[in-house]
Amino acid sequence: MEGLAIRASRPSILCSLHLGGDSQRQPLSDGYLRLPVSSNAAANINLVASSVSFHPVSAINVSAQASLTADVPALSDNIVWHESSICRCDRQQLLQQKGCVIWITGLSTSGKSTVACALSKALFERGKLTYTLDGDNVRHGLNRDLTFKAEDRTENIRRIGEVAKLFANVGVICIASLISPYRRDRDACRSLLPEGDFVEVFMDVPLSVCESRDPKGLYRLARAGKIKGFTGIDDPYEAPLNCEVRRAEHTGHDVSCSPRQMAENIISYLLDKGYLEG
Ligand SMILES: Nc1ncnc2c1ncn2[C@@H]1O[C@H](COP(=O)(O)OS(=O)(=O)O)[C@@H](OP(=O)(O)O)[C@H]1O
Ligand SMILES: Nc1ncnc2c1ncn2[C@@H]1O[C@H](COP(=O)(O)OP(=O)(O)O)[C@@H](O)[C@H]1O
Repeated sequence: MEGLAIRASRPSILCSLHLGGDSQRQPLSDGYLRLPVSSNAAANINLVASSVSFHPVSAINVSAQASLTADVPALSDNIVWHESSICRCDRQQLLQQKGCVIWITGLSTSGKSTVACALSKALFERGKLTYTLDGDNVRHGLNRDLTFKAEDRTENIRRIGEVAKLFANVGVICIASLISPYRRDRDACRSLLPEGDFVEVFMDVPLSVCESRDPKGLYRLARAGKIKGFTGIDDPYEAPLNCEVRRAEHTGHDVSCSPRQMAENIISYLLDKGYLEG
């Protein structure tokens, strides 16, 4: 095939390819980004790596002249990626499952933690290894320095995305359960992982239902103006446009399902995609 192959030090990044004004997203797998373009055209290609996971590309091998630039600051020229003698596929074989991230997003009290709990229990009963990163819990430790300002929420999500990626690389089914109100932040976490390994689950529960639950009394405080910037009240929530699994609960229509049923829906998805085998 006529084209251009660029070798990079990271196994999986997404790049935007700007070619004659067009922009495409290109997954980088097995260490190569392959571009189906003629070598003449390739002379003028400018590649912009646009993933937050992007580290300096240390090895570039182009069949024609092209430039590769990162739009995030390089950490250091002296950092080299170390390969391990045991790879992800060995660990997955051992565990008889494939690592992935189940990202549960939704308003406060939409039932994220309840579904996360039901899912980890149901998978445990099937002999599958999971680990749950719950927004509330992670904010007690790793993310204890972060507030609920937009930039701190972004950092909260970025860190949890990076940790979830490590778990997925171990071969664990990592369940991340946090409001993650911004589409851009969730998409950034998706782009850290190989295609298919990020399963976005949307707890599509109306604000009125969430507010009527209010087990911690936070909505009441937010309505009273005692908590500022509460998601759904005076802070935004951007619903996913293309999630893999959705839990819809619309009052007046019988489309809701129990946390247990929701967990089974996610498990069906994982079975269908082969994540529950080695
Ligand atoms: N201002 C504001 N907005 C939203 N939520 C708030 C806020 N202040 C505190 N809390 C409590 O913090 C929990 C959400 O933390 P997350 O880490 O999931 O939030 S985020 O993803 O960074 O937006 C959330 O827990 P859940 O109810 O489990 O979602 C709330 O209990
Ligand atoms: N499907 C459901 N129907 C009714 N109540 C639910 C449902 N799912 C969760 N709850 C209740 O709603 C409250 C919030 O659930 P939780 O899982 O903590 O939500 P989140 O993690 O999104 O804040 C809890 O009291 C929980 O028992």
